[in-house]
Amino acid sequence: MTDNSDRVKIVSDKTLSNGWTRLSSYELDYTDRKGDTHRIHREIFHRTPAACILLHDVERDTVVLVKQFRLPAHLAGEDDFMIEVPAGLLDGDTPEEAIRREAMEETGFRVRDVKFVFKALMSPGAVTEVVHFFHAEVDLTDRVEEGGGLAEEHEDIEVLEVPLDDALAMIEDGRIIDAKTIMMLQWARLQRG
Ligand SMILES: Nc1nc2c(ncn2[C@@H]2O[C@H](COP(=O)(O)OP(=O)(O)O[C@H]3O[C@H](CO)[C@@H](O)[C@H](O)[C@@H]3O)[C@@H](O)[C@H]2O)c(=O)[nH]1
Ligand SMILES: [Mg+2]
Repeated sequence: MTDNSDRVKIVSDKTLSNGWTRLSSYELDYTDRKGDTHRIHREIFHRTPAACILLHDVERDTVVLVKQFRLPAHLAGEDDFMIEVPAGLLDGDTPEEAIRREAMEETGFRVRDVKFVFKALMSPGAVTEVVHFFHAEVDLTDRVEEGGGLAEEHEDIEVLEVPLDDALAMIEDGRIIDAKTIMMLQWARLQRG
C-alpha cells in the first residue's frame, strides 16, 4: 500500500446527523499529484463494516439468496424487494463470526468451512462501509433452521434456492441489481471455469 497520508490533512469534521448512521461534513487539505494543496469539502456516511456470503450447493449447483424489502430501492423507483446474497453488519464480531451468524439468522443454513474471497468498498466516494465477501459450500443437511431474519428487528426475509445459472440470468434481465450479489455470482461463474 502506498502511504499518501502526508497528502491529506483533515481540517474539520462536523456531524450533520447522528442517527443510525453518522453523516459528517469534512474540510480537508488535499495535495494533488502536482504538489498543489486544495481545501476540499466532502460529506461522508460513517457506515460500519459488513459481510456477505455466497452459499453454494455445488452438487445441485444452486445458490441460497434472500429477498427482502429495501427502502432505498423503493425510493430509487426499482423493485422494492431485492434479491441478495445473505449479508449483515459485523456488529463488533469478526467478519467470519458475523457471516456465520447472519447466514443462520437469515437463511437457517449452518455454515461449516467458510472461505474469505475479497473485500470491497461499495460506494467509496461517500460511504465508509467495507464489505467482506465469503463463500461456503452447503448441502441440504446444512439447512437446520427456517431462517427469515430477526422478528424483533422487523426482518422479513424470504429464502430462495436458485440454480446458479438462473441467478446469473437474473443479473442479465435486471431482477438482481444488488452490487454485492452480482459480484459474488460472477465470482462463482469464474470459479466454475
Ligand atoms: N433502527 C434502525 N434500524 C435499522 C436501520 N437500518 C437498518 N436497520 C436494522 O439493522 C439491521 C440490519 O440488518 P443486517 O442484516 O445486519 O444488514 P443488512 O441490512 O442486510 O445490510 C447488508 O446489506 C446492505 C445492502 O446491501 C448493506 O448496505 C449493508 O452494509 C450490509 O451489507 C436490520 O435489522 C434493520 O432492521 C435504521 O435506520 N434504523
Ligand atoms: Mg441482512
